[in-house]
Amino acid sequence: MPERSDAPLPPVLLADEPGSFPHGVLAERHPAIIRQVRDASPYGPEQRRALDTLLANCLDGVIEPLPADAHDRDRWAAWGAADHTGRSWFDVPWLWSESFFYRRLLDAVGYFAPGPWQGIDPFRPSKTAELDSPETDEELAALDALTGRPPAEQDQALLHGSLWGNRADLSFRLGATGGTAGDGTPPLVADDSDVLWSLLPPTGTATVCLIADNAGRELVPDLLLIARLLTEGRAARVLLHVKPHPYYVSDATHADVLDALRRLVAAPGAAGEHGRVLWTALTDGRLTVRAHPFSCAPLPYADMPADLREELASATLTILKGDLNYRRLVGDRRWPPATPFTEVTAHFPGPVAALRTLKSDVVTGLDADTEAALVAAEGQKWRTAGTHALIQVRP
Ligand SMILES: O=P(O)(O)OC[C@@]1(O)O[C@H](CO)[C@@H](O)[C@@H]1O
Repeated sequence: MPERSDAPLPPVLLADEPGSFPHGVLAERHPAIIRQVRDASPYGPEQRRALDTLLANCLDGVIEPLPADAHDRDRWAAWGAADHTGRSWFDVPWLWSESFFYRRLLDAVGYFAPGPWQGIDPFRPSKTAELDSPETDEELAALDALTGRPPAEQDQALLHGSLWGNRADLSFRLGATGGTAGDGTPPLVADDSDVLWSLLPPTGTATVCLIADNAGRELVPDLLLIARLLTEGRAARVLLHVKPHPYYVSDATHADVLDALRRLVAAPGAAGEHGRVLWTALTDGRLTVRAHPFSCAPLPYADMPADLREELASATLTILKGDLNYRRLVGDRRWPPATPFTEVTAHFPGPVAALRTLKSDVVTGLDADTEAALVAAEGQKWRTAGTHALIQVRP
């Protein structure tokens, strides 16, 4: 790894370059999300008009201020709204425009306004379809095969289930690395899982924060990992951070935690046992769900507020799930991939682990040989295809 450098920071990612991944998200993915939301629920004329207006606005318009009476107008002001209002969605930091898009989408469907659509998650139809799918049944049934295996193997399988669940492709791998990707490159481009386990010995004393990402087939294995940590005494207490409102389509809210938990408790075999462990832990306070407003902030974790910083500082380990949390952890910049992970996460208030499949350009902490092999095999596709993953830890 290179030594810490004093070189200027690479620029923050914008979405202003046609053909780039961020540009595609704003120009193609966001319109598709609006259409999907429009078709998935019987919204009335008012909500449909608002969705159409948002569609036109985010392609050709400029960022508009939140309504004067919006409950969170001050919060967005503190998060930089004045700097970006009046500018094209494509010309402001990509992280900011994506986050604000979801905020505006919730406005359009009446999520925050008093009325019949208040509090109705526009993404719930796809979340529940995923949770109810036969694939989820198969994945839960696969847990039974782990019973009786050596404890370290079970730990690693649950860790990998949570990791690859971020691809919404939950597989309880019995091996540590799981073979190779289709092109011969390793699926894991960095693997600090030994360090992770060394931070959580089975002494029954650790506090773990797990900052969740997606609901459904990612949250289920996250919950199974939590159950395993509690059962094995690798965690005495777990704080599960979810989003305070729907975000990035499938991000988990408290309602999604309850849906996933009920799914587990109702399952036969080992999955049901894990579900009951979690249910009991919630009732006796060893597992707590948090929904901090900063979880939906358009900002990196380096800018987290004091109360959240204090909570994470007191954790033995914070585990951040997913691609967006990774972008927020290291900073949403086009880092040279060999930039040390420990350097870009030095701001974090305590030991931190990232479990993430690679679904955007941002990456750090790769060794030069790994990067060279990935580029030789795939060009730059490995950064965004979701076929590779990483486990990175800063003790
Ligand atoms: O955080 P997650 O669920 O792993 O990924 C979120 C994500 O798909 O959304 C963004 C595009 O909207 C990308 O940065 C990122 O890949």
